[in-house]
Amino acid sequence: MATAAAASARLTTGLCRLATISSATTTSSLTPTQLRGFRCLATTSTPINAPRSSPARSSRRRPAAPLARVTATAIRPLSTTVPRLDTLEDTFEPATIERESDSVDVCIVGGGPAGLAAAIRLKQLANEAGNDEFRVLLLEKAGEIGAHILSGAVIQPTAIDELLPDWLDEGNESRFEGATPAAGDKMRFLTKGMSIPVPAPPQMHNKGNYIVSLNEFTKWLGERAEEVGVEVYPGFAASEVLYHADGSVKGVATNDLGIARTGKPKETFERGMEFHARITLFGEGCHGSLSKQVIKKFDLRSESQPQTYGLGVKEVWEVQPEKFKKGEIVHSMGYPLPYDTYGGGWMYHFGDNLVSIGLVTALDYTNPWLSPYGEFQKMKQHPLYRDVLEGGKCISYGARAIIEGGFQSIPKVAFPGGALIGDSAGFVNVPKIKGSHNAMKSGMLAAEATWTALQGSTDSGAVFLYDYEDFLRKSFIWRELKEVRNMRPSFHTPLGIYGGIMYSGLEAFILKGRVPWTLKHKVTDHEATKPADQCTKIEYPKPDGKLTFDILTSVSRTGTNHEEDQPVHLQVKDWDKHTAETYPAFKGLENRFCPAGVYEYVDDPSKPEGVRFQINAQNCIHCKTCDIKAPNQDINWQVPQGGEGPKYYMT
Ligand SMILES: Cc1cc2nc3c(=O)[nH]c(=O)nc-3n(C[C@H](O)[C@H](O)[C@H](O)COP(=O)(O)OP(=O)(O)OC[C@H]3O[C@@H](n4cnc5c(N)ncnc54)[C@H](O)[C@@H]3O)c2cc1C
Ligand code: SF4
Repeated sequence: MATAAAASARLTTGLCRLATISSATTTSSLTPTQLRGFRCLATTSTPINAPRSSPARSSRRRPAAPLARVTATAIRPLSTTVPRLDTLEDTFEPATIERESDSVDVCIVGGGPAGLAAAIRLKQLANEAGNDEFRVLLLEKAGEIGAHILSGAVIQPTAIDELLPDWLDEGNESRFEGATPAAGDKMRFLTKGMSIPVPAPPQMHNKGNYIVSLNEFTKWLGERAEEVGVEVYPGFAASEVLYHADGSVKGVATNDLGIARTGKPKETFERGMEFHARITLFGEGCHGSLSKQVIKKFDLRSESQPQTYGLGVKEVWEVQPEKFKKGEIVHSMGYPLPYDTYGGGWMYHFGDNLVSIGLVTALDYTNPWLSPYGEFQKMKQHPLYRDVLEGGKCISYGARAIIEGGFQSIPKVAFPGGALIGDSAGFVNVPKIKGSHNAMKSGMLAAEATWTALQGSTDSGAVFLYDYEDFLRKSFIWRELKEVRNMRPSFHTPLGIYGGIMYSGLEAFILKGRVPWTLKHKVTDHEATKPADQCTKIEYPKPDGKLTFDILTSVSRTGTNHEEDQPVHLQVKDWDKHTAETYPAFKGLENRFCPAGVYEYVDDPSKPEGVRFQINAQNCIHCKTCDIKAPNQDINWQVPQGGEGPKYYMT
């Protein structure tokens, strides 16, 4: 697998891409100065197709382009003897350079559980059929597979048992070693000082499940994908969907690298690359930036309800051995969240003295003074959590949005030339707080539908995965999501959490979804927020630096990094307009909903609102909350340069 480290070792490869601009139209559109710039850069580079160290890949066809993306941190300053691209004329337009392209059978966007399960299943089918020419290529924006994955996680092994039945076998040399068997469930309703035991609904029983770090598990899955012949490309952020003239999806393109904040190319400029495929599977996880576009383009939500989300904020602690109860799973509801805000906490004991602790806050909360990060810090001070953490050490932090809409929010998943898989479609079972098994299974079903469709397709026309939708309806994903469909929306009643708990209890223990009605999600998350002057202001206690932390200390534990001099990937067209439309009513809610301190309103008497909007994009941890919760939907989360973002550890 091409890691960011490998990318670093091959840092000149990216520059060399410029030398491969071979088409006459391409080169003829450049000025002599531009061409000189490219050639000089190219002469300092290693050959594009230099062999990679991975023996698993060496015998396969590969993209004609660099095999490892050059990350921002990996780029070496050029020697002063080399002409700099910033000497190029102001008129130089990166988009005028034609992109290199590579054609594969299936392109998968996103190396999470869904994308990797789809990729592995496809290659298993191809290998069983003796077709080693069948190319499956997977693009992942993180510098290393798994580095952007954040989850709980207690996993239900249904899908992995089917995909790689020997994944835990002692005799299997490449088994996954980080699985802690679940050993008992506790469910608690919290008040500020009390912890009241409540019966855990059957959906939350975890017998037979495993506690894992999902980012470790995903990394391991990436290695298994390489073993079966998937071409795995971390550090490649897909930024654009490509379409054929007939409107079907043709593939994706990765973004240009080395563009300055001003939009001009720098000396590190590297044009993006196109990946063409008969089928493109979008497995970008919750609220994917390209999935959002295809959902709109093909009107995939025409028959479903809007998607709703939560934000999970998480830490991993190394606790004192006497407080560690291997395999214990604790869930809580109630404190610290207000009664009208859905959500809950978790604490999982796994590995060697490790505890995963987190809080999910539903993003349809109404009070713009609320901070999911601040609520999480408060939760750790409750005796249920404090007693375990005190004396321990926080080793990791992260946050990620989670899909909550469930059955009624599943969009159409197939469209000409592609499909949505995993959280990109939205298969999380919210009462279970689990989505990884459904994400993997959906990827596997899409893979099987793709394989059948491509075997049966003799012409080069658009392929439509009718079977995928059909397979989904017949699968356990459909059955389990349908059964719990009314639980999450039942929390929308005026009784808030109390009404929801009562109705959900009835559904969980007696009705089990066998009712003729389907409750609706009342409003989208961004519409749910009330003006600040209609809500009680919330003051969060100052962090103590032992149990609770300020946001920048937490961000430093994510390892996140983005090169500063690049176009801001949190796209707000007009910052002053955004301020005028958002600040007076919501008094800086972006600062409170962002779990990484990216947004700020800085005092500025020269501005009509008395404040200036500021985006500290380097801190972003790719949770997608701003794109979901911005009240006027004027923040567009776009992929930054490939290889950037968090470098999560044990999340
Ligand atoms: C706080 C929290 C707690 C959870 N707890 C549990 C639990 O206990 N058990 C459980 O089973 N599930 C849990 N889930 C749900 C589970 O994590 C998800 O269902 C699962 O990770 C979805 O897998 P996925 O592959 O669809 O998406 P993801 O895991 O999100 O993976 C998507 C991948 O695609 C990459 N990507 C995105 N866009 C692009 C792009 N344009 N180009 C290239 N790469 C891209 C991302 O970097 C990422 O690596 C939890 C989720 C959260 C947020
Ligand atoms: S900027 Fe947006 S995506 Fe990035 S961490 Fe903040 S809320 Fe999440």
